[in-house]
Amino acid sequence: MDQPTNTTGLEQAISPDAPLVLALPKGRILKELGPLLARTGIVPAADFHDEGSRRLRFETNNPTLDVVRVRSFDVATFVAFGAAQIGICGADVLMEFDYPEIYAPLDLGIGRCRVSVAEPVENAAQAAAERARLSRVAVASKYPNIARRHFAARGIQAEVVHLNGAMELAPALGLSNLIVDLVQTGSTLKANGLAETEVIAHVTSRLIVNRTALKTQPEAIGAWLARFRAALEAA
Ligand SMILES: Nc1ncnc2c1ncn2[C@@H]1O[C@H](COP(=O)(O)OP(=O)(O)OP(=O)(O)O)[C@@H](O)[C@H]1O
Ligand SMILES: O=P(O)(O)OC[C@H]1O[C@H](OP(=O)(O)OP(=O)(O)O)[C@H](O)[C@@H]1O
Repeated sequence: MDQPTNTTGLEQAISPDAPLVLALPKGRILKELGPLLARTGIVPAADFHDEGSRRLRFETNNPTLDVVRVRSFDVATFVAFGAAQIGICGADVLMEFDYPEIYAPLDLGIGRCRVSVAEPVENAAQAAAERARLSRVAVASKYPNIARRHFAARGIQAEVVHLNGAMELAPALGLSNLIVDLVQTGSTLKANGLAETEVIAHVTSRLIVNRTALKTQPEAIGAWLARFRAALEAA
């Protein structure tokens, strides 16, 4: 896996007076984030909420902060490499990448779900006992590292089929024995004949910061952390 470094020299292209960049995930977390963002006093330019807008970077009502709108998985990468100093993403994404450059000081209490193992309902009852006798399983997942680590800890080698969505189809179509995916209400699993057999981790969204940026700009970043903390306490 690529690891972030601060030795590319690219950061010299960015003025020290440039606004801080807050990376926000488009999609479901952004919808839940609205009230919290409002309580922090961050108001992005009007077209930020316009899904038809092709713009990706937006100024805010505060000239020292811009926001960028990226995919949830990419928030962690933008922050780990210092392209954004602050971000918001699910703990699932942090677990998957395990970037040492990311510090995740605040649990925002939104985007609540879990990363779980699921398998066809007809196998689920005997699945755990049977799997204990297996040395390999085929797993479809958007989370190859989480899946491999989870099964490796049980002495099972996981061959991961990396999908970006619709993994619920994989067992019935012979692509895998089981899946590792996010579950909230369980309705997606149920609609596809699957049952949740193990919870790997409980997930909420986190405020994340780049550790180097926090060392070099402690006042500016610390002030935004304090604003998010106060906004959470006011909820
Ligand atoms: N069903 C769910 N309930 C609650 N939170 C969820 C659920 N599914 C995903 N999340 C959280 O939201 C984050 C983004 O979800 P997801 O990966 O489905 O992206 P998306 O909003 O569909 O956008 P995209 O896949 O296009 O980047 C996940 O990383 C997870 O933390
Ligand atoms: O337990 P549930 O409440 O049914 O939620 C679980 C579903 O939510 C997520 O998908 P999402 O709706 O984000 O679709 P996508 O990942 O395919 O875009 C996840 O990948 C599951 O498919």
